[in-house]
Amino acid sequence: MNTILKINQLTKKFGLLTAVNNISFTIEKGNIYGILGPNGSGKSTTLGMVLNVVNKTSGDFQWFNGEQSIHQALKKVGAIIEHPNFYPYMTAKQNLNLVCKIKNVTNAKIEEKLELVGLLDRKDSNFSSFSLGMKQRLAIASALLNDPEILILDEPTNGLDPQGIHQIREIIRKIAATGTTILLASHLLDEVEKVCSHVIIIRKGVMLYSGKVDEMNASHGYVEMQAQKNALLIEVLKNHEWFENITIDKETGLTKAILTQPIEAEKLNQMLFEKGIILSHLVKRKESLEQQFLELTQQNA
Ligand SMILES: Nc1ncnc2c1ncn2[C@@H]1O[C@H](COP(=O)(O)OP(=O)(O)OP(=O)(O)O)[C@@H](O)[C@H]1O
Repeated sequence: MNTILKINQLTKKFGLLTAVNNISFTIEKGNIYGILGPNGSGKSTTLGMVLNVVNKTSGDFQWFNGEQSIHQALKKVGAIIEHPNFYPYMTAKQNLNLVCKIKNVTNAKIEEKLELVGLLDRKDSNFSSFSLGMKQRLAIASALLNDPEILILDEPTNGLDPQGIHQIREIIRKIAATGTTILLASHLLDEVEKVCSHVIIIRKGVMLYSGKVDEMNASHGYVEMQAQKNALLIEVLKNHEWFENITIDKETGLTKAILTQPIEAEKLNQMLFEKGIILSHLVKRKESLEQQFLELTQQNA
């Protein structure tokens, strides 16, 4: 694996407030990472530190295995961490030309990047005529002009309408498909679930989970059951190694048991039948990432 960024026990204090508390994680090439957390959990501060716009209090981070100076390394990073700012009465293309001059990169890729973000047919329109979604897409094109190794986005869909959100997510996927690594901060679980391969969950500056989105969702799920002999059912479930956390749903009256291993519904039904329990209801379900996220953040509240 090719390491793009390694963060080690990074901490930021603002006076008495610890905005980022001992966070460590690694970004490998080719993945899409989401830093997920509620407002004020330290996402922007973390991004600010690795982009050298916020001074760290302690800990460290290393770009590209520390082979280059931060200044050199950051030339291979494309980032949008503030609202896109372009000249309103210049066209999209003129604005990107200017960005190329400022960044000292060739303007040969302007049309390619405008095409990638779906703005090629609007290249000669003034920035002031753009919708919020188009402005955000132009900012992405701008950040990609020098073909960065990694693109960093802070809340990329904030304030956009559903269509605008969809377009940005599609573009992020397209960029990732070309091999560019992505790191985005979001407070939207749904966004991270839909777009990212990996997730780093933070709350009040503390990291709660870091790993693959799929693996976070890889519990064996749970079963909902009902039987006339409900007391016996609960007794059997409590004493069986296949189950844990047996609860009764107050609204539905259904008995819920978390599975500790992958068990087929048929096998489960047979086991209960042999113990004299006939089920009138049996449904196997998986917990959504949302349920797990809520459990994780509540456990650590
Ligand atoms: N310059 C600053 N001075 C003092 N406190 C700050 C500063 N910047 C951020 N903070 C505080 O640090 C904490 C983390 O803020 P941060 O912006 O990193 O969170 P976030 O997860 O990005 O949230 P949001 O999505 O709302 O921006 C917050 O409590 C915030 O008020």
